[in-house]
Parts: sequence; structure tokens; C-alpha cells
Amino acid sequence: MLLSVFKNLHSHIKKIKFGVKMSNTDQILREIFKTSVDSVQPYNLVKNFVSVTEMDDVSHLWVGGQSYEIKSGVHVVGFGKAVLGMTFGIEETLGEHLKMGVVSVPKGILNSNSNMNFLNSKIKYMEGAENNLPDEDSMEASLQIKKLVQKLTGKDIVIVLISGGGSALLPLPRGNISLEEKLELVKQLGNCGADIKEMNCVRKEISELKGGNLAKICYPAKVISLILSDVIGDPLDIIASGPTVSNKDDTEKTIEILEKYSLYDNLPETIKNVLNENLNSEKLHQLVEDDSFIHVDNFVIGNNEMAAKSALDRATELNFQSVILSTKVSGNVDRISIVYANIVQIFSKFLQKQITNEEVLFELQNFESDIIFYDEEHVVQTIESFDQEKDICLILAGEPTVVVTGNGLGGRNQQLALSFSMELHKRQYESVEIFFLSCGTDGIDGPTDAAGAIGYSTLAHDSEKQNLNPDDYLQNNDCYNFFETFEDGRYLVKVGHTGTNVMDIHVILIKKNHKRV
Ligand SMILES: Nc1ncnc2c1ncn2[C@@H]1O[C@H](COP(=O)(O)OP(=O)(O)OP(=O)(O)O)[C@@H](O)[C@H]1O
Ligand SMILES: O=C(O)[C@H](O)CO
Repeated sequence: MLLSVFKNLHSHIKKIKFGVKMSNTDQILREIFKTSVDSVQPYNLVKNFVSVTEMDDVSHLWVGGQSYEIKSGVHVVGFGKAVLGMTFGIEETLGEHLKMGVVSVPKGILNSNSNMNFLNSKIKYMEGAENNLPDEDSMEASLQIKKLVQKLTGKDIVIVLISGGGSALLPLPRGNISLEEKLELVKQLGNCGADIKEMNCVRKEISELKGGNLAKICYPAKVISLILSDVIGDPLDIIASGPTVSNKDDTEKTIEILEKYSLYDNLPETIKNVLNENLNSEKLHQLVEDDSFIHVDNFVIGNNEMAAKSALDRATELNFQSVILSTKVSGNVDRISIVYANIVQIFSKFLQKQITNEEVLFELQNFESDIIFYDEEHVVQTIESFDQEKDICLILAGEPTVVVTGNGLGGRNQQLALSFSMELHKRQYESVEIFFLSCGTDGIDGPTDAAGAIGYSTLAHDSEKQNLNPDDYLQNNDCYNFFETFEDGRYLVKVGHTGTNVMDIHVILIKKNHKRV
């Protein structure tokens, strides 16, 4: 029975539609994106990272080259948007060693995998957190996860599957804080523009399972967490609010954040009480630097660097000289559009033979921008070998932000694709053409059914012919409707839920020839 479930999963993964005809540049961009998303499919990541061996009646669990003797059974808990595929992978790998498990997954995900027989599994699949917001259902799943891990002994192993969206899928407010109060605070922080580090610092302080607490409850069982990172730089204490990692933040920092956004004074008494208790409680933070997490091993099994490297390999196979410029892109989309246009300017001067390879590197090194460049050796060696006759592919990854002031429909990737195209239009490149794909690896950009969009240097010019004014759409945060109308939606990238999530991928093609998309 299980075997057919996994075969079905394979066919589902393959069925994700990206459009793979290679005749046009937009299809090349889609193909590069597809390859990067495929490389971080949670099911494959788990299967490649975890295995079980049997020798002389002793069973060993192998995780990333580390082995653990299986004395009793293995339990599984999990929470996050990409945890379903991870669970399939672990269930198949563990086979009879799997005792039982509970995973908290996004609402609707089971229906869209209706070919799977979830009822026959030893793992209980629980849906919740509609729109990435904690709710009664995800709280019930959290209670069941807590109940399961509480009863484990020193002979047990528990595998914790973690991915982005895990914070909303593992809510258990501390003390007398109600779910509504917690939800309201999280929403307020989001609306004030708090970043994920600030948001999760607060979450950890008011939650029973976050900030390392889940791992503490699992003790004395061995805890092995498999983490798919959706946060820049893979900070383990931040991803899904670090339920298996010692909490590096503290109550003072939480209060500072709440004061920074003028939220502290109006907090409900229940939250203030918990913060006061935490301030006075030595127990909560004393474990930070000691060895109380010795029973825990955390492994990052996938991140945006892997996706970027696969994009690089595919672009190279497709005959582009390619370089990863950054995996840590963050900040406002408007600003990033300008920075990207400046970077493109440097490379286009190179292709026009106005500057040498060394001068490209010099200009990049002296580049005033918010971009944190990728591994220096890779960037330098790759650009040193660039040829002035060959088209270039620049790969960047990360998670920009949009301050939404309009009432249109869109997402940060569609906003960036259009905004960058407008920035390119201002600069009027003479002898190169530029094409750009910006997409969320989860396949869903903002509240739309598109992963993102494709922009290019003459888009503004072409949109005039259709009497479309991109600036109006940008201002109203209505880029989905722009791309839906422009050329009959040809430049929207629609792939559906991909089942994974390692933030966004940006691919810039700089072509010497005046080929149209
Ligand atoms: N109309 C819009 N135009 C542009 N950007 C928007 C619009 N509406 C929402 N957004 C952006 O989309 C973001 C939410 O999108 P999304 O759900 O893809 O990201 P997320 O919550 O970070 O989840 P994930 O990390 O899983 O992708 C918001 O932070 C906001 O910046
Ligand atoms: O769940 C969360 O906290 C975010 O997705 C970051 O991991």
C-alpha cells in the first residue's frame, strides 16, 4: 500500500507544469527555475539524507553520515509548509522502524494530494493554519505533538521535520494567553513591518513549544531535526521559531521589539504577565549556553543555496556563462530593482567590450549596495573566466519585501519583475537585451496563483502598444493584473504549489543578440 503511495508522489512531483519547450528565452528561464525547485523537493532531500541499515540484528539510522542505533522505535513529528513531502520520505525510509507520528500541515494540502492514502499511515496528518495564520486546528495538532513527545524514553528517537510556515503550524500560547491574543500580536507585528527575526523572537517568548522548548520536552529521547530553511543564512533559532534549538534571544530583546513598534503598552495583560514571568524566571534562559541540548542534532537538509546551485548548473548546460551573485537578497523591491539594474549595467558594459573581466570585478567590489555577495572565490573565479562573446546568466536568491499600500493583487516577485523592467527601460540598453525571472520556490507569490513573473528590458515599450501603464499597476500593487492582461498572461509563471519552500529565485539573462523573447 505504502509503495503505491510513494509511486503516486513521484508522479505528482513530475506533473508540476513548468513548460519545458526550449525555443524561447522565457522558456529557458522557466526551465532554470524548474531545475532549481526540483533540486529542493523535500521528499528527495529526505531520501538522500536519511537511510536505515541492518547488521547483526542491530538497526542503524543514518542521518547525513551520522549513525544512531535504533533501540526502540522511531517517532516522527513535523510542522511546516513543505513537511508533507518530508514525511512521505521519512515514512518510506523508516519502514517498520516507524512507531507513530503527528505532523501539522497547511490547510487544503491533503486534498490536493488526494491520491495518497493518509488513513493507512502510522503518522497522523493534521491540517491547519489557513493563510499561514495559527488557528484552533494547528493548536490541536501542537497539543497532539506535545502529548506524543512527552511520553518518550531515553531509548526512543524522535525525528522532527521542520520547514517554513512551522511557526503558524505549531502554536501553543504560554500561560493564559489566548490564541486570539497571540494571533493579533503576530498580525500587528507583520503590519508594522517587523522582519522574521523580530517576529520569531516575540513568538519564542510567548510560546510553549518554540525557542527550543519542544526539544526540552522530548528529553530524554534522542532528537534529530531535519530542517528545510526558508530564512536567509539558515539561522536555526529563527526558522519556524527554532523549536529544537537553544533560544539565543531573551525577554529584554522581545520587550525592545514590542516597544520599537509601539505595541508594548497596549499588550493584553495575559501577554504582559508571561513576559514578566519570563523576566523573573531563571529557568527559561539559563539553558542557553549549557549542554542541555546535547540530546539534539539539527540538520539543514535543504536551502536556497542548493536551489541556486542547481539553477547555475542548468543555465550553464543551456550555454550561458553563469554566476551566483547572492543567496542573501533582502530589502525593499524598489531598491533591489535599482541595484539589479546597476549590476546589469556593469555586465552589459563588459559584453559591449567597454570594460574587462578585472574591471567588472573591481566595479562589483566597489559597488555600493545592500547586496551581500555570494562566496568570493566562486564569484571571482567565475567572472575572471567570462567571455565577452557569450550570453550571461546571473543568479540571485533571497526574500525581498514589498510595503503594500495599494489595493491591487500581486506578490513580491511579480512586483520585482515589473519594477526591474521599468528600471531597465529608464536606462535604454543599446546592444544587449535583458530578461528576468523572479519566482517564489513554493509556487505561490503573495495571495495569487502565480509563482512570479518574467520581465525584460523592452517590456515597458511593448506594454505601451497595449495601452498599459506599468507604473499605475506598480503603485497599486496590482502586478498580477498587469501580467494577466499583458500579452494574455504570457509572462506570468504559474506552476501551482511546488511542495517546497526555500524563498525566492531571481534569474537575469543578459544577451548580446537582439533576439526577441
Ligand atoms: N498586492 C501585493 N503586491 C505586492 N506584494 C504583495 C501584495 N500582497 C502581498 N504582498 C507581499 O507578499 C508577502 C506574502 O507573500 P507570501 O505568502 O508569498 O510570502 P510569505 O508569507 O513570506 O510566505 P513564504 O515565505 O512561504 O513565501 C507579503 O509580505 C507582501 O510583502
Ligand atoms: O515559520 C516561520 O517562522 C517562518 O516561515 C520562518 O521559518
